[in-house]
Amino acid sequence: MENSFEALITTYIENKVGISENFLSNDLANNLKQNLYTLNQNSQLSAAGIGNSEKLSYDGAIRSDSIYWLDKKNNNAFENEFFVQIEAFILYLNKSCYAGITGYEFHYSLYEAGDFYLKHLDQFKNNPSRKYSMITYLNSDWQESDGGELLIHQLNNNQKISPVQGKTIFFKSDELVHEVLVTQNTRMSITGWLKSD
Ligand SMILES: O=C(O)CCC(=O)C(=O)O
Ligand SMILES: [Fe+2]
Repeated sequence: MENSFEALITTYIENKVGISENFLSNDLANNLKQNLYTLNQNSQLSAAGIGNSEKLSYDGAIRSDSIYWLDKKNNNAFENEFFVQIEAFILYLNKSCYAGITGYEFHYSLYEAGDFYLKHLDQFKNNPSRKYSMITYLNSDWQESDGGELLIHQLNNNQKISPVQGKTIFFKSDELVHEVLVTQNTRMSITGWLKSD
């Protein structure tokens, strides 16, 4: 476990974008993906908003994915296993980097073919509590022709990240502008933020 934590932090320090190929076990990724399939089948996903509760709006011209929040109240064994892993990572990050993280929030995301999320920063203008963004992808057979890459904008160094299962990405929420390019295939992930209030 600490190897994947160390990989995320080292690549983040080197590159501003941390990448781990095995932050979640394959079993846990498959089980979370199954949750997302079921939520979608039961029409439990909602259109994703822009902004936070004080200034929330819905604009399919900016982002067109659907989401569902993971929550301890859901009493779902796999979500709880995910939270145990996130809490262990937060402890490690706080100890090794004095990051001062005190909370987190995560949602499932589903992008259908044609969906996208235009360029944005993850930290809200009216609330700086989101410090780090973390995304784990849940697409086992992703092909280059499926598109849907995460494009991270950096001076002279844009990074295109394909959303293949097993990959977890970690970056600072107030620093890197990024977008999700139009996907040609159903694209699944868990996205969230490490926060300090
Ligand atoms: O799914 C991704 O690659 C990025 C999602 C994203 O930027 C967000 O939800 O804020
Ligand atoms: Fe984002």
